[in-house]
Amino acid sequence: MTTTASPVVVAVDGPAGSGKSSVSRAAARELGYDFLDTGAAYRGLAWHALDAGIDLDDADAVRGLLAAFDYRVVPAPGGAHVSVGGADVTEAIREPRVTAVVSSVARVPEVRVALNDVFRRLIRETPSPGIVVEGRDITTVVAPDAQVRILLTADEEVRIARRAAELTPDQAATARQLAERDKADAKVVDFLTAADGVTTLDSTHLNFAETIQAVVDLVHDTVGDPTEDGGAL
Ligand SMILES: Nc1ncnc2c1ncn2[C@@H]1O[C@H](COP(=O)(O)OP(=O)(O)O)[C@@H](O)[C@H]1O
Ligand SMILES: Nc1ccn([C@@H]2O[C@H](COP(=O)(O)OP(=O)(O)O)[C@@H](O)[C@H]2O)c(=O)n1
Repeated sequence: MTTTASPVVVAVDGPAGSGKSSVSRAAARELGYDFLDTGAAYRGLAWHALDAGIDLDDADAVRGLLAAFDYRVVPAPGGAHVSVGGADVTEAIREPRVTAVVSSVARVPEVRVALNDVFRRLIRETPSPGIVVEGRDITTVVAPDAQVRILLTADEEVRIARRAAELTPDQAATARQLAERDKADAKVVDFLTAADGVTTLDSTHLNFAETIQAVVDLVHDTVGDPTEDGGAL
């Protein structure tokens, strides 16, 4: 038996608060797959830009950070840790000051090309039989040949309510920020309509467990369920 087969790639895109990272992480665990949160790398670069004190609107200055951008994902039992230049930024990249500027680095084309190379390497090098990769342009740009391609959506009010429940007591501010970030991001990549061959999964009326199950079912329908007779063992 050979173990050198390419990993099964499950690509998940969608707007902020649709459940991409939490659902993808849980589905990956259930499938025994690896998990890659591509937004964390964009956040890592935004953190790095703030740390370096550069003007986020200066695309040349942002481009200038790429050559020395040392981004690492270190697997850990409670969830992967991410580091930039040796500093553990797992928590820091979730801070509102980073969220507020991440779209500015994500809109620079050279940033996207450089990070896409990193993502494709991480996908290739996964030691797992599969990997769930989530972001905005995974189904269309990073891994258009993924075996399973999902656009995870939910109505905006529901996404805002989910985000507000976890983040901040100021629902109005959360709503404004989420809508503004989606608007800025949507100018760069279209993650609001499913490309050809991409399955739309609308979680507006699904609870968390039901959404995870829908992803797992889609994977099993496509690549088989190894726990069933005749599965790919
Ligand atoms: N189907 C669902 N039902 C209820 N809550 C959900 C559902 N999907 C995700 N959530 C919750 O919504 C919040 C936002 O999810 P998250 O994974 O951070 O979204 P994204 O990565 O798309 O921004 C999290 O608190 C998550 O637990
Ligand atoms: N594949 C990706 C992933 C994230 N991003 C950018 O990175 C930011 C943070 O992504 P994220 O997935 O952590 O954001 P949330 O949807 O979890 O709030 C997004 O707002 C985009 O600007 C991107 O441009 N392309």
